[in-house]
Amino acid sequence: MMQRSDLKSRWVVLVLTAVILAGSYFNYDGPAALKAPLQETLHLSDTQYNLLYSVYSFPNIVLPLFGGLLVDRCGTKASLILFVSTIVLGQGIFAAGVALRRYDIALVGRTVFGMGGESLTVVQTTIQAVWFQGKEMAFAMGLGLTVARLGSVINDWVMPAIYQSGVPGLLPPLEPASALSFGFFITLLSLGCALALLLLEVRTDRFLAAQHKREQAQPLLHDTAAGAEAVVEHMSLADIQHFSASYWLLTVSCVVVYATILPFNNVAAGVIMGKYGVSLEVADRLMSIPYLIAACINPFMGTAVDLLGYRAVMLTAGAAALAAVHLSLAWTMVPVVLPLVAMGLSYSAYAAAIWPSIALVVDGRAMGTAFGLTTAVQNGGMASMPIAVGTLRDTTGSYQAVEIFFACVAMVGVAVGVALNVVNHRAGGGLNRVAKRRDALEKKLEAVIREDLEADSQSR
Ligand SMILES: NCCCC[C@H](NC(=O)[C@@H](N)CCCCN)C(=O)O
Repeated sequence: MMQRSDLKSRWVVLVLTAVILAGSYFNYDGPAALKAPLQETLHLSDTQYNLLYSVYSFPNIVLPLFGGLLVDRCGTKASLILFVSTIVLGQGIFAAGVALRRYDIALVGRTVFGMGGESLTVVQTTIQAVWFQGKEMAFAMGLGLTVARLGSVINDWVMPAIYQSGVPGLLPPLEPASALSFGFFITLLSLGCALALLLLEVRTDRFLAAQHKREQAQPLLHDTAAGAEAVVEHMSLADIQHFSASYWLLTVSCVVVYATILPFNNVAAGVIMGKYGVSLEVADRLMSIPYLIAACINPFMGTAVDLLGYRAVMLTAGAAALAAVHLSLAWTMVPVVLPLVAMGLSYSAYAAAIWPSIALVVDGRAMGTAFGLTTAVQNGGMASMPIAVGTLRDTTGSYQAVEIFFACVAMVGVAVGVALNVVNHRAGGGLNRVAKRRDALEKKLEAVIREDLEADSQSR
């Protein structure tokens, strides 16, 4: 039976989903690029500034789960438009709040933006999983993440420049709301791509429906098609209990390992300055190394996963490498570039393996819920880690204890990875195998059935 992943248009889908997420990542990092002007204009303390990020994360300890359920119940098309519209609205409110010098409105804007932002990663990952199932899934997700991360990097360059010079005739200079309004236009670009994707999905639905009708004319293939359609039931929250042990281990791995990557980025400048005595400017440049390295190699790591499999091995090795990176930052004086490059490599290897693994261990109809639940739990880690890190830093007065703590959390990731390898091996080892092989086998089987049918009808 022909599927979305058999169509060439999956590459258009990849470009559109990547640009959509880049718009979200661009604006997520907006306050960081405008930290000083925002604090000056709105008279914000450090705590009030940081709250602009906390209000993004806290609702997402729960929301992506419901976002994922919505994806499974209402489909990717409606959910995509809903979540992209929410980030457009959120960024609009945030920019308006800053223009009006109203911190409360700015906070509402960031909250609304967060309500759409994380669920958007869920629907984006689900769309990529559906369109690339059994094909270049890890490559596609890696490339999508590269473009999204480039959104963050471009934000770091563009936002301060727009703040300085404005946009002649449109946005005044030396006004943070100008740069944030530019971010609003970027969310409109995401919305444009989402609408284009919607049209493509509708056309694909029609094309595949016509194709299936034709296939149903052949009795045996009719049975196959009906069998595939029979699983399309509505997913409910209670169905979560049927998720496999591999899924839960992947989710625990995701929360602990990501907790040693993304929250490290928040304190990386402090760690580097405290340990190596460099200026803030130099530390800022150095801390972008892991994301830049990851952005450059994600598609290659993804290709390695597609060609070789070894997902469970790779995500365990990624966690072990992260533990080594944090231990070296805690106890050694190796040139700081080395652990930062190693962090970029391990982050990329880990991200290339974890998201496609989730798609492999859940039933297709539960994909949105599965990604949503993992993202919700992951946000729990990302919301609580900064509190733990801040407390450790304040009580010990240095970042050494923080780095040892990060290393311990990464080691929990290694233990979970080992357990995952054992559980997965007992269940047939699917995570460490190449997904393509199964697809090729299915195709061979389908060809044999087709040949049999033709021979049958000729002999009659
Ligand atoms: N197709 C994979 C998308 C997930 C990539 C992953 N993002 C997350 O884990 C988000 N839930 C959190 C990102 C926070 C910044 N917006 C990533 O590696 O960034």
